[in-house]
Amino acid sequence: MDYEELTDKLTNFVNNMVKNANANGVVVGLSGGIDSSLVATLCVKALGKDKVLGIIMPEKNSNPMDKEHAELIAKKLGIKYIISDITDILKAFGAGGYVPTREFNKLADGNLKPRIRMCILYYFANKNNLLVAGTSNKSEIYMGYGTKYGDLGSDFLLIGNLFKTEVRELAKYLGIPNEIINKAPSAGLWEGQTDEAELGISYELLDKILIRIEHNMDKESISKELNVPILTIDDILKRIALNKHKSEPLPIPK
Ligand SMILES: Nc1ncnc2c1ncn2[C@@H]1O[C@H](COP(=O)(O)OP(=O)(O)OC[C@H]2O[C@@H]([n+]3cccc(C(=O)O)c3)[C@H](O)[C@@H]2O)[C@@H](O)[C@H]1O
Ligand SMILES: Nc1ncnc2c1ncn2[C@@H]1O[C@H](COP(=O)(O)OP(=O)(O)OP(=O)(O)O)[C@@H](O)[C@H]1O
Ligand SMILES: [Mg+2]
Repeated sequence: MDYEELTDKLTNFVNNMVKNANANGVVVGLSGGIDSSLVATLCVKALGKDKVLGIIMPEKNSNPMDKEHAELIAKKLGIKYIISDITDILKAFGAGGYVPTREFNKLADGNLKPRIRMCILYYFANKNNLLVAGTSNKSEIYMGYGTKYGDLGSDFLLIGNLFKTEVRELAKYLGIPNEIINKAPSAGLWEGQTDEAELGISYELLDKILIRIEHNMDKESISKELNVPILTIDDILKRIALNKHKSEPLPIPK
């Protein structure tokens, strides 16, 4: 892939989004992970550092290294950033694991975190006339691997047409620090969570399968070509179908 041309395309896209919305710039949640670091980098390239606001939103169980990486990228880019710890908000919701009497529930309490972060991002978007830059990539969007109205809630998806493996290549090309590129992707919803363990497949293999599904290759041929069990491909196809609702307009009866 021609990464210079891709960078131009993506930066033009951001410029047009902001111009057409009459906005002052963008706000992005900085997790210290590769997706948000790449989105912030591209936005700064497009708009300049004064038009990008970073919000770092750890909670009491977050890995402290992630906050360090988020600050590292914000400082490297020279953008303004705000640290807003969401622990007290989780407590105010009575979230399991954050108030003494309730047990942590991965689905309900885990997803509350990205939903709270989305509210905070829109608060700053409203206040400063900014657009919320989403950070989901194509692999996540296909798999529905994101929280509905949480991290999936944003105004545009700048890297939504890039598979995770392409995100890694573009991040390398744009000089994002290796410690951010090389760590295991994680949503950080519970301790020890990683994308690849939860999805049950590496992004390397997942992307190879998704690319072939996108090109309408039948599952038998994919299985043969990549030497993976048909069951693995069936699981992925099932997951894509089950989660379609996350990336489609809301159903309205005619
Ligand atoms: N067919 C259907 N049509 C319309 N709506 C439907 C639906 N099926 C479920 N729903 C709704 O969707 C809800 C379930 O979706 P959701 O609340 O998103 O929950 P769910 O998909 O179960 O969980 C989110 C997943 O994304 C992962 N995640 C989250 C955040 C960030 C990242 C990351 O990579 O950083 C990953 C997380 O670890 C978990 O595996 C249901 O409670 C229901 O309200
Ligand atoms: N602690 C956090 N502070 C600010 N934003 C966060 C935080 N955790 C998650 N987010 C937001 O949610 C998005 C989704 O998380 P996700 O884990 O998919 O991406 P990432 O952390 O940027 O990359 P990686 O896949 O390498 O972990 C992040 O890109 C970021 O915008
Ligand atoms: Mg992450």
